[in-house]
Amino acid sequence: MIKNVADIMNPDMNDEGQQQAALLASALPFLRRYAGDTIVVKYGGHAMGKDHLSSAFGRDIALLKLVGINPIVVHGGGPQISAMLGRLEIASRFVDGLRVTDQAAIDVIEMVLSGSVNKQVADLINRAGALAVGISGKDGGLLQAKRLLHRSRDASQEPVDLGFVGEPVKIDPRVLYSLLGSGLIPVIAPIGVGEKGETYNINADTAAGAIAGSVNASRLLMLTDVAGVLDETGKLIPELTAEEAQRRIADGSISGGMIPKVETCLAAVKAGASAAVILDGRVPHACLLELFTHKGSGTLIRAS
Ligand SMILES: Nc1ncnc2c1ncn2[C@@H]1O[C@H](COP(=O)(O)OP(=O)(O)O)[C@@H](O)[C@H]1O
Ligand SMILES: CC(=O)N[C@@H](CCC(=O)OP(=O)(O)O)C(=O)O
Repeated sequence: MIKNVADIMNPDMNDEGQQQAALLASALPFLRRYAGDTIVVKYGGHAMGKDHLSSAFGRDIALLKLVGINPIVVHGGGPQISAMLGRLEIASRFVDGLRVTDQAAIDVIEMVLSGSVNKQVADLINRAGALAVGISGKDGGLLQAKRLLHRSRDASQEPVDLGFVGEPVKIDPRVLYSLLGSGLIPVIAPIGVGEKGETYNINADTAAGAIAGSVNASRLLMLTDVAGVLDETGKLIPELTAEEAQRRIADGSISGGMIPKVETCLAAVKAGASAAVILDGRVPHACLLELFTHKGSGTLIRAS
């Protein structure tokens, strides 16, 4: 197998075109490995910040599609929701990384996630030359949910009512297969629908994990705004086993928004995904680096 570009380059070769061709050729084993696979990419609200990074993200997803992989994007939008709630003078409160969501908040959250953020993410991909379709988890009954009874990690361990925060109970992937079958890229806002048609705010990491499980995704990539899972000294942990992850959540060195991310990765590998990776969305082309080079970055979550 070609290990790196140098293996296939003529030592005299300094022509830029030849170098580009060699780079493309070095991706061949990876292209073969993932051909026809479904890969779920969770695009976090914090990773959306900078224009050059978001357009690189759009190009990466378009490229995956054009080389025969089926990407499905599930996006967040936590900072964008907080900004809009702030403008409307509605306070945001979080318990273990989950936003407490009352009736006034859920209306705003649905508007922000299924409206502006969803369309912006689909647009990034469309502008890169592939065809993306933005939908909400309510469309086609994709993300069916019930009210989450959350057990807080603090001393009480009593169930906490977070309002209209949902947990997925059933995924109906038909709308996804229908889009994928037509050569389109689904872009999903993490809004769920309850039995009586009520709307639920679902953490985007949790939604991505549930969707990855329902379509037997081979990989789950979680793009965020840190290098990966960090230890107490701020150093990147390249690989994390289930036991170590649970210990770090219990001792508080994994906290806030990183908790649902790590828990989702654990559930995904347990359900059969070959790997789940938490990636630094601040690195341009993070998805391509992860999938098509030996230089995997971020934190890889393994089952054991
Ligand atoms: N051990 C840890 N390693 C890395 N980040 C952590 C850790 N514990 C808590 N975090 C926090 O989790 C955040 C990522 O979660 P979140 O803000 O929900 O991101 P996103 O919007 O990408 O889903 C980081 O920015 C960091 O503040
Ligand atoms: C229940 C809950 O916390 N929902 C999240 C949904 C958006 C999200 O998860 O966005 P990020 O991926 O950018 O964090 C929220 O209201 O912020």
